[in-house]
Amino acid sequence: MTEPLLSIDNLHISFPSDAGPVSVVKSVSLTVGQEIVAIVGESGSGKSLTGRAVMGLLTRRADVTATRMTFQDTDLQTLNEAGWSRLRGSGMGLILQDPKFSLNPAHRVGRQVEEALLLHTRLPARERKERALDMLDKVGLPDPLRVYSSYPAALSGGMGQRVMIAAMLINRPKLIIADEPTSALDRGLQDQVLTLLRSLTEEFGMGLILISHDLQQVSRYADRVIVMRRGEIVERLPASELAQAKSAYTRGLWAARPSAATHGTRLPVFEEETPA
Ligand SMILES: Nc1ncnc2c1ncn2[C@@H]1O[C@H](COP(=O)(O)OP(=O)(O)OP(=O)(O)O)[C@@H](O)[C@H]1O
Repeated sequence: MTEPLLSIDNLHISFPSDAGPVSVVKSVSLTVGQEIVAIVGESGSGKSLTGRAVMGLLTRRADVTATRMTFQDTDLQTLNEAGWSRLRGSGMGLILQDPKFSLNPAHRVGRQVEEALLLHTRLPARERKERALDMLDKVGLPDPLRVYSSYPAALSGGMGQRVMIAAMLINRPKLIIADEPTSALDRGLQDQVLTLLRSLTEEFGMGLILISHDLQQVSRYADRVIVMRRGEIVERLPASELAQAKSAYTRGLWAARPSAATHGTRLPVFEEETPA
């Protein structure tokens, strides 16, 4: 592994409830270098909250503590809203499941791809457009100029997800968090988008946290895997060894891996007696 971009030690997240604080992420420690680290686990195991905490995107109700949360030279725990927003516009990027909810239907694609440049750089309009067209080309969209001038409604799901990736990469972030980035796409498109993310991660020297419920997919595209259950990390292993995982929990997740028939559904939550 290369020098870590992100280091998290002892992350705890809890929410207030009538019965007192409910702890949902417990003592999670992880590092991410220039590599793809997958976080897998059953529904509700704390994957998304962990990813959101890294980007400072949890609601104010969440109580977040950690003994260390650093991204490059930045101590994330000292950032105010302005600091987070600068970091999210340049150092880190988030890709969500469905471009339908992330792209604004009222604005042309070009404007949305350029947004981070508009907010976080002083580049003139002509250069912003050039960089946007270049990035649309890099993510494999044919006829970038036409896509640039289109509205999101004119795009297919796979094209929309490529536009999202272009918008997120335009400022060359060092860390991407992709939360179920392909679950809204069919199997063939999933592979295309993950192949693209993998090659861009390598080309730009980025780190990628891939949050996924699809262990088979993770075994093909990630370098390392962190397995979570009920807010805790239960196993860490190279992605290539997922099929031979030691813990019965991970083996259970592997056995329950989505097939064409279950595509789009979530992983089952295992009952208490499932051995960890
Ligand atoms: N705002 C909130 N208030 C209280 N509890 C929450 C809140 N957001 C999430 N949780 C709880 O925290 C736990 C972890 O949620 P999280 O979304 O991280 O799970 P996940 O592993 O990403 O699951 P999935 O695969 O279903 O997306 C869940 O039990 C969830 O109900």
